[in-house]
Amino acid sequence: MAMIVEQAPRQGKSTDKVENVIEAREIYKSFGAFQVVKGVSLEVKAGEVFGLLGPNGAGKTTLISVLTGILTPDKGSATMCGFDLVKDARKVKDVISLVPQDLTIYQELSALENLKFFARMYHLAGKLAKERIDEVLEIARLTDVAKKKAGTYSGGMKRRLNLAIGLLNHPRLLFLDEPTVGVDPQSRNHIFECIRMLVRERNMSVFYTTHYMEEAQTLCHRVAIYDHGQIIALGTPQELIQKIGATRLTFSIEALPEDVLEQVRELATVQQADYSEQILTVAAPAPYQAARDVIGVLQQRDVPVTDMQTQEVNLETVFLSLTGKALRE
Ligand SMILES: Nc1ncnc2c1ncn2[C@@H]1O[C@H](COP(=O)(O)OP(=O)(O)OP(=O)(O)O)[C@@H](O)[C@H]1O
Repeated sequence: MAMIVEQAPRQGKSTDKVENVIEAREIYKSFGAFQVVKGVSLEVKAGEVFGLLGPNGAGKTTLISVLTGILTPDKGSATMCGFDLVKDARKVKDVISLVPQDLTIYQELSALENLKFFARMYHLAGKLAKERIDEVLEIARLTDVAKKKAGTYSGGMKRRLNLAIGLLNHPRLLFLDEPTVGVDPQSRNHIFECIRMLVRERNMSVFYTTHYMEEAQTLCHRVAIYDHGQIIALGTPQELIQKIGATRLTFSIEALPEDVLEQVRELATVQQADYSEQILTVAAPAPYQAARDVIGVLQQRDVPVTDMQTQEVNLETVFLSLTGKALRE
């Protein structure tokens, strides 16, 4: 006779054990007739810093607002640390935190008073509240100025206080919406250090929006390039750079006849060539050979070159090659 083994009731998923801290499927969001998020699906792994890189107005804040439950999606679904955004909204709130683009701090209150206020909002009290407040002040390096009014802080210090508030509830998953806008380089580096430390030591996951490609490239394990509410490429910075797989060479040329440009384009070593504002830009997988061949054509056609440079391929170049426009237009 087969033995029936009674299974222990499921305790609910442990947020430490889920492989993906975000699983979003086909998210859509419109404001009236204006569709801002257009079918976004993505996964963020535990312990990962995931970057959403896109220009101003791409819809980054709108997507983050949907993923944190501030806005309801028109269509689509998502789980945060294994909890359904809608059905388990309460549990989602316990495991995530959002540091919004706009400062949430009270300027008339000190950092300490701000943190006490937000600790109450997180239902933290007594010894635990004090411990958490001391801890986040330390992380944000604001301990020494904790009793000064936030209104007297520099832009960078205010951002760090904004971040400290977001860390009070020990989130498993932290959403940071353009946290370095208007921040001095020192505070910016400090914010980066904090993120790296929290990921390393607490296995925290971060969803990070930015329009600065340097940030996405240096801080994020994987990056989604996002434009007009859609992800147009996703991968590690290295994978994205390899996608366009070519170094850029630029030649300063006062006037380049169209037929010479065509001749450059026909070179076997040249992947792409464009001429605008007196600059000939050449994309080439083997830059040294391409430079030799392009200079050969220009010399043969008596076209003088005043300067030649190689351009490092970075996420800005990737964005440009995918969308035909600069990130900061
Ligand atoms: N509540 C709203 N009602 C109407 N339109 C909105 C609303 N919120 C945002 N939008 C519009 O949606 C578009 C995307 O805005 P969103 O703030 O999500 O972009 P973003 O990528 O975060 O840009 P930024 O970096 O400038 O904040 C913009 O054109 C914006 O004007």
